Amino acid sequence: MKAALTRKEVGKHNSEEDLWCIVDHRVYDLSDFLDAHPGGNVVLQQVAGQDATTAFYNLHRHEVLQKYASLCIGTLENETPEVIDQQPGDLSQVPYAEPLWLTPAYSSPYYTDKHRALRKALRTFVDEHVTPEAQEKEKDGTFISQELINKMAKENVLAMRLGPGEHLKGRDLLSGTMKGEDFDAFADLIASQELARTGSRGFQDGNMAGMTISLTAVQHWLHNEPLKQKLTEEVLAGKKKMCLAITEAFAGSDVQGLRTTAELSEDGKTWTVNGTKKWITNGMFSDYFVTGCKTKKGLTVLLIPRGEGVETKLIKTAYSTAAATTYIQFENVKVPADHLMGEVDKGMITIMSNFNHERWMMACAVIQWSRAVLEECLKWSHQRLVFGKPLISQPVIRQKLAKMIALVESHQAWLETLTYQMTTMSYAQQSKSLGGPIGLLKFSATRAAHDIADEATNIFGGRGITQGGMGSLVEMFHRTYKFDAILGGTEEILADLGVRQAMKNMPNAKL
Ligand code: HEM
Repeated sequence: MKAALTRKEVGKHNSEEDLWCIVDHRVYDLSDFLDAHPGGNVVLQQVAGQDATTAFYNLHRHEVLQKYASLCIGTLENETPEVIDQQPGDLSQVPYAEPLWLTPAYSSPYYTDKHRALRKALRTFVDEHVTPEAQEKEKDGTFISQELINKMAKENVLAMRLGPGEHLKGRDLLSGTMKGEDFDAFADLIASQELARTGSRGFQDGNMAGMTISLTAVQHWLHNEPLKQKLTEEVLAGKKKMCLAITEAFAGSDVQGLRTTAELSEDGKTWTVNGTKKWITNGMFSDYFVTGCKTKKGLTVLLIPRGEGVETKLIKTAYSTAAATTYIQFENVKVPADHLMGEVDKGMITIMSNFNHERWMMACAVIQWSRAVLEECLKWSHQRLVFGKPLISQPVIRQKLAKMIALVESHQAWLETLTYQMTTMSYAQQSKSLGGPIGLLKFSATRAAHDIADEATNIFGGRGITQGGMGSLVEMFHRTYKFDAILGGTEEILADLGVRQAMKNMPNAKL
């Protein structure tokens, strides 16, 4: 039990050797912290013995107090701390910080109590286990730990990441929170958005994103049933890792231009693969590569195990190397014929239908990031004082916030409408009817992210361009939202795809 202290008593501890101050009705003894304080000792001496709440929140995130809780020696008598101490799994109480279905007073036709329970359990899991490692790895650039992979495997978080399907049958998700059979497209949306809450964009991809976009293709397109079963078991148990290897230095969104070749031996038993791949997420630590290859009359997708002739090199990009972004060389790599996925020369269909879930997941995540940045801006514009007034009292700031709210809410609503279609359509129907709309959603969500990153950086000023501290999330979003605008198909390609698909059904309508 910490002491109940009075303001008068705090006032007596006002020297360099004996320095107390008050932040949010709590008393901190900073005498031994003066020299260690990243902001220096002078500023602390200026508030010795005083209430420094306003000054503190003008310069620090609340989590600084959580981290340095050991400096707190008591609370003021008859006073109660007012700032919300967010605990693992908690919903934010900031307006628009949560989607409407999670906001008191609103309802939604899409979500059930099971979805709500899943959201809570996943957020607790992410807050407790994923975020601490994510933030560390984002900084030091090293790859995800086997320990975290094992935890996600045990709770079947890895299995959830593929979306609904056979692979979830009989699995118990997050210690009984949901049955695998009940995991639908809205549960998938929840998983995609909750896992994007770590505030670490590079690690977010380093966290098995390669698996989420390649094991899905294995589920639908690998003919070799025993291999499919074995691989699915091993990968979902965290024992093996895999990634999707499509893009090359020669070809990105123009997939037809791939130059990695695959040639089938005369006896029809072995493929020989030669070529390179670039920007392959998780390639550095993958055991299998779902690879797009050029064959005689088109493209062919092969499942290539790591082995002789496969070389991987780390690429440095704008986000952390924790994503394990890779350059791959295949030199005379021998691949058994039964590692074929889909049909020979018809790999374009395999690649394109697999893109739908990837693009939809990216839209989920970038909309969640946009919302997190909006929350940061709402908090900051209340706590930051400029010209003696909170930032929020400036109409120009309220205009920016209104624009951000409108962009976030409209994209979440569009996302939910498309997600509902996914609950009613088969994989084949989705491949046919949702490619265009999902492409347009991702295109528009990343255009919105562009505007949100821009406005948020201006609201945060110098802090918005500084790594760490108050503006850390905004700085990261501004530096990394382009990954969502480029990976999985660029904005231009997706916008064009959306319109071209719609035009396929254009009737002979006249003005
Ligand atoms: C419990 C008391 C405090 C703790 C534990 C603390 C801790 C920290 C930490 C960890 C930082 C690094 C930046 C960050 O992570 O946000 C920092 C920066 C700073 N602190 Fe404190 N601090 C305390 C109180 C204060 C007070 C009362 C003042 C001023 C009146 C102050 C002034 C500053 C300044 C000027 C910086 C540099 C900010 C910047 O670079 O933008 N600190 N503090």
